[in-house]
Amino acid sequence: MITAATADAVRELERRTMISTGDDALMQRAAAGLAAVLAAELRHRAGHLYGTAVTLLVGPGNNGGDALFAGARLAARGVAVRAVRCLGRPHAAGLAALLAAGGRVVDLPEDGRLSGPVTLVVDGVLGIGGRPGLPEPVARLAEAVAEDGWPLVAVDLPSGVDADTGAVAGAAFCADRTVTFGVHKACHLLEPARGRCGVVERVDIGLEAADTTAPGWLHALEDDDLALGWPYPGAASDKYARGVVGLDAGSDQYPGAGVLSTTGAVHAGAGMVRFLGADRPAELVRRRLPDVVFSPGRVQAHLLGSGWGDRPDGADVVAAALDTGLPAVVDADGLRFLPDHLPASWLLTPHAGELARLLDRERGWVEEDPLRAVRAAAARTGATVLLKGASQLVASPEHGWVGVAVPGPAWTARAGSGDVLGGICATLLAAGLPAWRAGLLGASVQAVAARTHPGPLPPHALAERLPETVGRLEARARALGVRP
Ligand SMILES: NC(=O)C1=CN([C@@H]2O[C@H](COP(=O)(O)OP(=O)(O)OC[C@H]3O[C@@H](n4cnc5c(N)ncnc54)[C@H](O)[C@@H]3O)[C@@H](O)[C@H]2O)[C@@H](O)CC1
Ligand SMILES: [K+]
Repeated sequence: MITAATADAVRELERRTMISTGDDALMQRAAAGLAAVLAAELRHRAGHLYGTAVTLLVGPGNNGGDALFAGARLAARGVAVRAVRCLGRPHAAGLAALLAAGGRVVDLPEDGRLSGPVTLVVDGVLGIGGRPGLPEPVARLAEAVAEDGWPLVAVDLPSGVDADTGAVAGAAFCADRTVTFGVHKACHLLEPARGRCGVVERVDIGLEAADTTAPGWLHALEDDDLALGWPYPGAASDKYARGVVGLDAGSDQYPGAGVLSTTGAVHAGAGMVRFLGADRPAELVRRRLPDVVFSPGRVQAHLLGSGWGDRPDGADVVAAALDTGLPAVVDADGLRFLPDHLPASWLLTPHAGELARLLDRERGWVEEDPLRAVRAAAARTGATVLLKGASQLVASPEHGWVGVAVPGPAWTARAGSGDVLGGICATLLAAGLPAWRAGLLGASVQAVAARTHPGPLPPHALAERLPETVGRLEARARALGVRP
């Protein structure tokens, strides 16, 4: 699990730590860690440290201070270090340390272009105190660094990205590597900023322990969390232990959604799937998935809504499912028929447009800050919410933190993927998992199944790869010492 925080949560943690360490200690620890990573990178690129050249791009805040103190450490070891003043006045003590160690400082050229020789460029322009975007000529510089192909290490985060939302609204740097301090920042986990961070390395700076379940914190699943959290059936598991899914998806207008949801549920390992939807999808399901049953009976979780279209009895179907007291996944068109209050055991799976409609907002409002949007949806409905998209986020009304699923390749974002995902999540609910966990594991297993395939697959083919993916996860869980 990767734990990340928004800027406010980080600042609070730093403030509490500095009470015991004093003001300077954290920056010195950050600079020492940064210098070690930079030295390793220089050795990796040049084979040695002495005689390599580092250009520090420094802004007016502590982010530039980190870069300058790290630069001073490198200069003391024979690296030619040049600081380029990019915005305002650089951190005074950091600059003094660099100059004392033999480094030099220059102004940013008007055309924003760096001259060589440069072994490595370090982005210390803005950190968590940065407003998103970059003013000229720094914006031009960011573009030129990318165009000229200079290797770039970002201090804490690539300057220009929004540290809290992951948005990249204007100019921003694009790093090969990002060195962060204490805890990851939200932008390291959230697209599109995540794609600009490169490899993220966290340096320990001795921050106090924090309550990471509070609002402002994110927890991102990694492959091993998925392997350890998946509900593998044991030798004694019958169909009820594995879970029976009652599925009402698709319509005569959109029958394919019913097939895809059912395929997702079956291949995620449901003990049994009852298809309780319209006739046309039922006919297709009968032909393709002979192990599905079509009579009503005992179920342990519902799946409603995918491919319903304009269903006149949608509200009644949702209300009837609510009356059973069982957990449910509500997807797509089903989201238009929600009552005011839902239990946290219900998992809503909107994409950005559907979430916007749910909150009477514009889609852009969701996209500019998905974290805010997913939390607002959980608070408004009382349900657990999985927001689908480039980064898949899960918020629950029962806790403040937000979960982030394992990221998958971009090609999984296509029509039908969401239907399959609904089926997977319903299977996990039926197996007894809490809704937040079902949402995180469901989105993650789909991403991992996609990632382990060399090229794009249509959603139904991806669903058919799930058993193999779960098999690999189970083997990994055993290797980690867990006997499912
Ligand atoms: N607070 C601490 O104890 C620690 C902070 N550290 C570093 O400090 C960073 C945060 O430092 P700061 O709070 O000084 O913030 P920044 O270094 O991000 O810079 C903030 C300054 O930049 C200006 N600014 C922000 N956005 C701008 C924009 N778009 N255009 C022009 N000027 C802009 C602000 O007016 C402010 O003066 C972290 O990211 C991290 O790198 C580390 O040294 C670890 C310890
Ligand atoms: K930076």
